[in-house]
Amino acid sequence: MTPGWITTTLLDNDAPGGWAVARSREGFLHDTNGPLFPREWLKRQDLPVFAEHGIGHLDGEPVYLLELDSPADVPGCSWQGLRGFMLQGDHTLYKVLGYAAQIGTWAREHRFCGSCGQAMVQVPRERAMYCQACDLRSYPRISPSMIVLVTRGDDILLARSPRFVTGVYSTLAGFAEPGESAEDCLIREVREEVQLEVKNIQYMGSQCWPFPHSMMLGFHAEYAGGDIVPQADEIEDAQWFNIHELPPLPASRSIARYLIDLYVARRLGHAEPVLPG
Ligand SMILES: NC(=O)C1=CN([C@@H]2O[C@H](COP(=O)(O)OP(=O)(O)OC[C@H]3O[C@@H](n4cnc5c(N)ncnc54)[C@H](O)[C@@H]3O)[C@@H](O)[C@H]2O)C=CC1
Ligand SMILES: [Mg+2]
Ligand SMILES: [Zn+2]
Repeated sequence: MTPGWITTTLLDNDAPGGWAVARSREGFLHDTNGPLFPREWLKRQDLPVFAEHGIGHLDGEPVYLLELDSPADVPGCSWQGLRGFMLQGDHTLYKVLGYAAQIGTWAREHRFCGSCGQAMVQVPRERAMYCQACDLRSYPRISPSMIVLVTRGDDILLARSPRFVTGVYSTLAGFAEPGESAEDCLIREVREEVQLEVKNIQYMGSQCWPFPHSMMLGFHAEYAGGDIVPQADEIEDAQWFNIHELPPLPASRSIARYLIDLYVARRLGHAEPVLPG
């Protein structure tokens, strides 16, 4: 048995046994034991199964995803969105669900060829969809996003999007565009969102962010010039905050929070946090 969670290319859907998770537009099905159910039991529950995907092994046991057409009622069970599992509970289970969500979404969105519109087929032994008519292969999409903590001594730059929970401020972030390096993207995002210039850009680590398919690349940068001008519509407010007087911050498992906590820990000589992958 290999402990922990290991994703897999494909599993045999006709093989019996293993664990299964069920996903609908309401999130993942769970009961008091969590979101993993014995697969044979789950498949007997008269669920509107749209597709089944083998996704990996948890402590050596195969895990499948049942994608549902609608959120069915299962006695003793309820539905919870992926964010809820990210915010609390077992981190390994959240990784299982995050992968399941990305594969489920990708497979659902790639049933037809984006080039010619024909039905696509699953490639054997590879996580890819294939169009026989035009020889196009589609792989799961990942969208690289830069996230950066900009600092000026004991002050750190944090901003609010109108989408955030009331009062919460976070680091700046944005999606890479075609033609950009990670650094180009970061410099553009900081200019667009607050009209500041940065220097001494340093890569700090990355995090899978399955909402719906981001890959967060985390950086630290120092302030180099300019006055804060928040971008209309995108940024509700942006300010320099002293590390001793921080506002409500993002969820503890997010890379945004890690970048902030790491900087504060280093400034104050405290133990450094660990980035959850
Ligand atoms: N894990 C973490 O700590 C954090 C993660 N994030 C994530 O980073 C990502 C980017 O952050 P935002 O500030 O929202 O991005 P952003 O500053 O680029 O603005 C979002 C806009 O980008 C466009 N967009 C949406 N999907 C796109 C894609 N795949 N490629 C290119 N453009 C796209 C849309 O117009 C959208 O309104 C989001 O997925 C967000 O959830 C953001 C902050 C913290
Ligand atoms: Mg942004
Ligand atoms: Zn095609």
